[in-house]
Amino acid sequence: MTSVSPSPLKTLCQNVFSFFVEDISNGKETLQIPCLNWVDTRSVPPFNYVKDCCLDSGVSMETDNGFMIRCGCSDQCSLSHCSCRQLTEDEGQGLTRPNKSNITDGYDNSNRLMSKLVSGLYECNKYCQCSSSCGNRVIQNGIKHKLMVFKTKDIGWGVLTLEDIPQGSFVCSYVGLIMNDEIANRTGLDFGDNYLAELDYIVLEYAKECDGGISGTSSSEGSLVLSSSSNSDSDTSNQISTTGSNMSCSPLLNEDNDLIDEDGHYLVSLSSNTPQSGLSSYSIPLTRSFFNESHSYVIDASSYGNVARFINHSCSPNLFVQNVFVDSHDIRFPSVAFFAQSLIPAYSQLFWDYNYIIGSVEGKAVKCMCGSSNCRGRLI
Ligand SMILES: C[S@@+](CC[C@H](N)C(=O)[O-])C[C@H]1O[C@@H](n2cnc3c(N)ncnc32)[C@H](O)[C@@H]1O
Repeated sequence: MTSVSPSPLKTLCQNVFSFFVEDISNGKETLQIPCLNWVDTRSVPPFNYVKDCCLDSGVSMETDNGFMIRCGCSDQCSLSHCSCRQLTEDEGQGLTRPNKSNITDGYDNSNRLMSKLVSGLYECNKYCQCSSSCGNRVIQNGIKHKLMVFKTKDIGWGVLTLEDIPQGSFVCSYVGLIMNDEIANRTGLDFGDNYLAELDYIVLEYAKECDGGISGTSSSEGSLVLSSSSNSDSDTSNQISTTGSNMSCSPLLNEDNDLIDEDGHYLVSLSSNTPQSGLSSYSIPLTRSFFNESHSYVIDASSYGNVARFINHSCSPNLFVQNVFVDSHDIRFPSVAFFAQSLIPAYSQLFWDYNYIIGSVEGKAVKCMCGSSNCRGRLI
């Protein structure tokens, strides 16, 4: 019987670093993901590495294939006749929003996503007739850039890239256990001190788009109501604020530390830096309003997760979040995918903006250590 000797690099790493794992995914990802600690002697706290999200008991996703759009393309799905790409574009056009300039049908010819599509991106799926290598299948093909988990000096573990990542390239998806957020709260999980990511992230992302001027539109039940006024005196201590050229757009908390008011509207104030008269408003539907549900869903990556659970927060992130639909078009359960905001040079740490609402968890204040020049000061 021949014995397989470890690679010289592996032996070197084991001798030099206090903690070294050759592949934290245990072969589950398309590429190995090494994990290194050169800061102290701690190993990564145990968790179950999973490549795809799993559903908590009581959570059910719509998987009826009659519900799914599928394409009949025989080319690379690069043309606008692909029904899946068309769906991406139509969903973007269908939303009421102030700035529709960035709507596209998704990935470019190099499989890159150059700007975020707030209404979601629909990849080709298992019911489509196109090939498994068509240009509208990116996140489903897994991680393509070499990543590494490492111990940072001050914010625990983090993730860096071992190679340049071009702008718009897919990096990885956030994976974990999908839970009802009311149950997550009841079981003591809080944003800010663990591994929760919101599946209703689109609402905040949507609100951020309000930086190019507001056009007055309607509001309706179960909608996010954005209003713009010239009053910029509002207290910003409990707001997460995203600023644009001349507009700041901030979700507000009511007395119960809730973002949703009694009428089921999402509370957002837009304060303009330039004088404007009157008040305009437009609406954004909350996902839950389509399903008669009072809760939304979160991904908890504390026990089950992938490399993304180690990506830290920055107020100036180098990744952006894109909701992507692959084998289910149930809008409550998008895949949460990370793409490069601009070219990310090799050996840079990866960051996304957690978008936590500062002040939303009573008694909790976590200082943000991202160090960026426009740091908001607190993580939560
Ligand atoms: C999803 S985990 C990220 C991985 C984490 N650093 C670890 O060691 O597992 C989120 C936690 O990392 C820490 N963290 C991430 N970004 C941070 C930041 N900018 N400032 C302070 N703490 C941060 C916080 O403790 C936060 O609750």
